[in-house]
Amino acid sequence: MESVKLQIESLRSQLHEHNYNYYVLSQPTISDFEFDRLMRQLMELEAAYPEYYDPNSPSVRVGSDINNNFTQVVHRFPMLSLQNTYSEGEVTDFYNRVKRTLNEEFEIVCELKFDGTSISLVYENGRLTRAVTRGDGRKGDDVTANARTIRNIPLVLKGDDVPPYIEVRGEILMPWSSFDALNKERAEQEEPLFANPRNAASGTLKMQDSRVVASRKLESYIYSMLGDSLPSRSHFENMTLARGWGLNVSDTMRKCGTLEEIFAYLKEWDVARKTLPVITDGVVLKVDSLTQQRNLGATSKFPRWSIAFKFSAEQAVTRLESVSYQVGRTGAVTPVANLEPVLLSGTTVKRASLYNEDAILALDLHIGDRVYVEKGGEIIPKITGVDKEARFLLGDRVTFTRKCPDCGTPLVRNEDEAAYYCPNSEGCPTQIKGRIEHFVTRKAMDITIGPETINLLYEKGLISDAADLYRLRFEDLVYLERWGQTSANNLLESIERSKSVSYERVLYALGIRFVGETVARKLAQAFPDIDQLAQATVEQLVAVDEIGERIARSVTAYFANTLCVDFVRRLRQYGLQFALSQEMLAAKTDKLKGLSIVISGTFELHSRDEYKAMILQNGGKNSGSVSKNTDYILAGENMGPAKLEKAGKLGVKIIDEKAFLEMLQ
Ligand SMILES: NC(=O)c1ccc[n+]([C@@H]2O[C@H](COP(=O)([O-])OP(=O)(O)OC[C@H]3O[C@@H](n4cnc5c(N)ncnc54)[C@H](O)[C@@H]3O)[C@@H](O)[C@H]2O)c1
Ligand SMILES: [Zn+2]
Repeated sequence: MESVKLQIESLRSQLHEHNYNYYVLSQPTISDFEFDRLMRQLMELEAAYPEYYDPNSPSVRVGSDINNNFTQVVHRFPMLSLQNTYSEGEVTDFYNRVKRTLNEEFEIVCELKFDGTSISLVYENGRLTRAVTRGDGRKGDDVTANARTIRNIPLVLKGDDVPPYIEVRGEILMPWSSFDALNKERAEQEEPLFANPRNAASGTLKMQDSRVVASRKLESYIYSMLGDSLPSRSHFENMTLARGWGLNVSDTMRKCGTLEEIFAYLKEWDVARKTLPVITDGVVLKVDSLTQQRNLGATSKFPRWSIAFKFSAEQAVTRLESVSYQVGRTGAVTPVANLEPVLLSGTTVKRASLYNEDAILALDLHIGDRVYVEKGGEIIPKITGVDKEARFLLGDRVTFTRKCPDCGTPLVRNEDEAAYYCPNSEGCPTQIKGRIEHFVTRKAMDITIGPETINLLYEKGLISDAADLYRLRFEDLVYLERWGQTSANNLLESIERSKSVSYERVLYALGIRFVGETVARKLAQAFPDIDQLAQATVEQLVAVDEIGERIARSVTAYFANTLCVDFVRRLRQYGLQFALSQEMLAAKTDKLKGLSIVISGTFELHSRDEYKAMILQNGGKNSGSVSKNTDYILAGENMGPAKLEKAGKLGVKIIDEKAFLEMLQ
């Protein structure tokens, strides 16, 4: 008995942990299939041993995505999860249960299950007033500012039959095209990749800077409507109307009268979904009539009138031949599994990602093992398990390498990080060449030179870092094997042209860890020349929007390193841009110098983010809360009563949009 209790507790704590990784961090460490298997195990044990019931068990509660950087809002109608199954038999069971309970005619609507993160959108008098995440089902995070940036979420609904108050629910997704572009950029930055579009979408929706959210190109798919005076008692009808109001309702949904029709839908869409621009992971079945839905009711976690049939991820079994390691330009070492080639979702897979040491240990991998490979939402296939029964001869246990595969230096692991690094950044050839390759990319200095040429010039001793490119002479190049006058001139011209590349791109090209394109742009705006940036303290850096501790420390570490400082000095000598251009500078003033301004409420002329940017551009400071140091409150409509009261007490001046804009004249 005792051991059952322990088993239940262990499953609960594992599931809580996985929920946290998935919903809050957007970084799951196990596959959904594995998660669902653990959950099912727990539910079976709980059903057999009801004496261990716990209202906090992950089996009775919705996994929470709440993040304290946002304001929480209580849902008017709770946001539940869905009962999940991978089995067709359970779809039949569901259908029969509904039939028995209702004991009357009913219809089932089949819809695709979009795999993103759920959102609730409230429209009052046709205007979007609030967007909230599912949270713990009872209350969620207010992400209205971010949701407003999503292209197909209308701010105003069109049509004269829109009820005065409606709530629609849907899924926020990152289309494959945006996902691939984002991961490509992250790979260039050697930042951890998003495992799939779902994690990318949920991570993005919870960002603090709406401009970054806007740039990530999310999309919404609406699948339900709630409210006190809905236009119809049919879910399908309501969705059709919603589409007419401008909401993005997928036209893949279908009304089905029989089980045969339901199975035909499942069969059709298991294949057809692969051509959609967004990720789906199953089909959701819903009883169409809202009255019948109400009669069927809900548990604390799921409605009883709906079930989700999930498609299993495609899997293959193959043999692990070896594990190799790659070093990147930042020194991060990543393990790669080399597999006996196997066909998976139409492509031959030879390699799989192993992420890091913890992932390898969790799998308990041995060379020669038969392993399961999956290609779910991920671009790079991954190993999800080992067939331990098939181990006749146990090969060597896979342990993470302790030495750099390139230069042999012992690796180091930073606290709080799963990755290992080669610390020999100045002498490790792969890192050196990697940094030069990054320096010349299109988004950085845009010099037309490929990795082979970089390798050749490095081997010949002509360049030992990116600054040496600017020292290259015609005579150095023209005599190289297979080179001639044209190729030599082309390269020199391209190098020369790069001298006019703007400051923010030069900052990006330097390859400071964690300083990607967007961060470089923000840094350039906040510190208009390199001297100001080099002198900035961690405190000054984190005061800039979206710049966190991790980035700030990386920047200060860069400028504390004499080798880096010397590199910058040489580039400067060669004439690269290390200050914002005149036009960019002209937009900056110090009209608000020394003033601390709080923004509150909603505005008509510009968005909050635009006002925030204007304050910074003009030398002011934007702070989040009213204190005795606040000089002004820039107040729009619906300014919070708490702020108003505090401002009154402290005697802070309140100005409106027009007065603020006049200050900048
Ligand atoms: N890998 C992990 O560590 C981990 C951790 C936690 C959860 N998970 C996965 O998440 C699942 C649980 O997550 P969940 O509670 O969000 O459930 P879910 O994602 O399985 O299903 C419910 C959600 O489906 C969405 N949905 C998409 N299309 C829909 C449609 N047409 N109609 C209605 N809803 C639609 C809604 O947002 C709804 O909240 C688990 O089954 C598991 O697969 C994985
Ligand atoms: Zn090395």
